[in-house]
Amino acid sequence: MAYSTDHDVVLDFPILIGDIGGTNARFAIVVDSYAEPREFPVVQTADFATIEDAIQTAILDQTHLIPRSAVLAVAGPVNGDEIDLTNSNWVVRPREMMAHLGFSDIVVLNDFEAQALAVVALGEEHLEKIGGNVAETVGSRVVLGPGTGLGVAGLVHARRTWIPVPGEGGHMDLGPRTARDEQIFPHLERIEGRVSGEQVLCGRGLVNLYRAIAKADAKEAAFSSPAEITTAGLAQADEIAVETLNLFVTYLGRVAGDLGLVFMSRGGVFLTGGIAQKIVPALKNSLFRAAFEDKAPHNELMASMPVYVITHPLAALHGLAAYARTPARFGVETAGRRWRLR
Ligand SMILES: Nc1ncnc2c1ncn2[C@@H]1O[C@H](COP(=O)(O)OP(=O)(O)OP(=O)(O)O)[C@@H](O)[C@H]1O
Repeated sequence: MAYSTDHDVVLDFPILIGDIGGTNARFAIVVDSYAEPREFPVVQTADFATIEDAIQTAILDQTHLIPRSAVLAVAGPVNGDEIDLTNSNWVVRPREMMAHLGFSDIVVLNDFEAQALAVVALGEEHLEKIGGNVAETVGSRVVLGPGTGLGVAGLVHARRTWIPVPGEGGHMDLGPRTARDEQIFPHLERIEGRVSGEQVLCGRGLVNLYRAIAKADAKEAAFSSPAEITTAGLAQADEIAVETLNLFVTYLGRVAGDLGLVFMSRGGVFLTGGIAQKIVPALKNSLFRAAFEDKAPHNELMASMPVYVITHPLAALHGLAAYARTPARFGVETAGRRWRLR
């Protein structure tokens, strides 16, 4: 078995594609260059001990299709032959998967690299615009998504190729800015003494923020799940949940604005993942955009920068399908790794 880093990737159909998050794994099989991928029900990562079990039971045992290649996007850095998933117990071992599941090629990408590919592949009908001017067609872009964690990737256009720039930007520091922040931040749960973006801007982070607000005001915290908090916040049914949601979109605006500055994202800042889709009305209130644009001396630049919520429920899979069909259109060699049996 040879490890290959060649960039002239051509994959043999049918191709299994998979978006492996911390909570959910979504799979489909791309049959050829034209047909819609065959989709399968969402798999909960906690329901299977290993990714191989999940693929065998939930996909291969359910179809007569025999995938020859696999393109998998995983939540975590893609290094070496054993790829740990940051927020789950699964470990991706491509060599073992090839031996046990019969693939001759496996490409593994970072999950936000796949989200970045989706930004190129999705039509406008799958985007909800949150202010700003018209996006520049080949302007740089950035994708960030609060989900089980906080994923981030850039996307740049060079030499007629879209190149995702994966990273771990969700772990950058997040600091207090207003007097209210100063009251709440001391009560946030930290990671080794630090409040990172991901400590607040993800499912767990919503609960962290909600509890910190309750503590700061010496009130009782009635909710314990992210969905309860956003539901009560959107319905204006609970004072602490309303403030949690307001601060969540404010902090998301700050971080999204910082990333827009880093990548000079004249092509747009894209919010993806399960949570953004569920809180679109809150993202459309003025707080998100105000925090996004509050970047002196660059307020004017930021006011022109478009932001979109990706509303496609399976965006990363869509990006992976586009890559599986025409790998040459995308330069995923920055972080994608390929294993092949030939
Ligand atoms: N209605 C809701 N409001 C807020 N958070 C929610 C809601 N429903 C689910 N969540 C939270 O969203 C997170 C899952 O996000 P997502 O659906 O993007 O999963 P994922 O793909 O596994 O995430 P990741 O790729 O970051 O690991 C969980 O923390 C869950 O508690």
